[in-house]
Amino acid sequence: MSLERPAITLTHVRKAYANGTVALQDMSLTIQESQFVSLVGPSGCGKSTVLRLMAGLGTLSSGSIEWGEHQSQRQLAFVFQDAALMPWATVLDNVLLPLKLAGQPRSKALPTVREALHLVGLDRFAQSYPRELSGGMKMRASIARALVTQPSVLLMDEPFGALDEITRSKLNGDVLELWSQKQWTVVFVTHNIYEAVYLSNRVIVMAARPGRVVADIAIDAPYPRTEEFRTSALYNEYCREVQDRLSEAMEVKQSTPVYSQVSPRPSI
Ligand SMILES: Nc1ncnc2c1ncn2[C@@H]1O[C@H](COP(=O)(O)OP(=O)(O)OP(=O)(O)O)[C@@H](O)[C@H]1O
Repeated sequence: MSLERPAITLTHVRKAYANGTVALQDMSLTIQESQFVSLVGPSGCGKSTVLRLMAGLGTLSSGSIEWGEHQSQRQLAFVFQDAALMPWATVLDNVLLPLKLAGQPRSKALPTVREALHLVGLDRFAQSYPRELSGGMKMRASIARALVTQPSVLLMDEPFGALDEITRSKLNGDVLELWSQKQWTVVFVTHNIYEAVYLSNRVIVMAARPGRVVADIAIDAPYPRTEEFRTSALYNEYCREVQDRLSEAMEVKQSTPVYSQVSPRPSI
């Protein structure tokens, strides 16, 4: 797996919204192909704005976003916290939607849809309706819908934020497995430092007002990341480092340790 070729490069990006809010100020960041990069930071620091700008949803006030030689904005898929499924359509038809919109005949699209459903473990639920699915299954359907477009870049905006801890942890493992198979470049927004450290080979810590990068932490631990990794000293050290940098970013010093695996996982 190459970690050397730039996939997306942000250079001195500034984003001010029409109401004057400066969401991002002088943000520079290079994401390499096949990296799994998480963005963490306090509410309002511009994480979603970064993803939206990468996706071409909105204009930069200044600076630039460039795509590497082998990846392009056309090859990206976006997964949101809200699975945003059409309630009147079956899981199969929901997952088929991007291909239908791209003009593919149903008969040609169906094998791709079935493969995506298989990859996320929803084969048996193709004919179910969203109301019949759990929160985790809805999110799997949403990921399958992203998969059918065969993206090389996956932008994920707090995809598991609304899920319980056990479901989140299972989906974390599944996403890592898909990532290792597909070699996507992933940019993942989360409020959960444990999730960020578990998944990523890089965690970018941002601060707010204005939104900017304050730390770029390499998570130098091998994949596959097993359950043992979650209880290892190395994992806890990385979580502590990210937490410390976040506390600095939020100008709130933690007075008590929050790293125990038995305590609730902190969110920001
Ligand atoms: N369309 C908009 N118009 C005006 N201001 C906006 C708009 N979208 C976002 N903002 C502001 O820009 C800043 C960054 O917002 P953004 O949603 O990118 O932050 P975030 O880090 O993703 O927040 P959260 O973690 O709460 O989702 C915030 O101050 C927000 O209020």
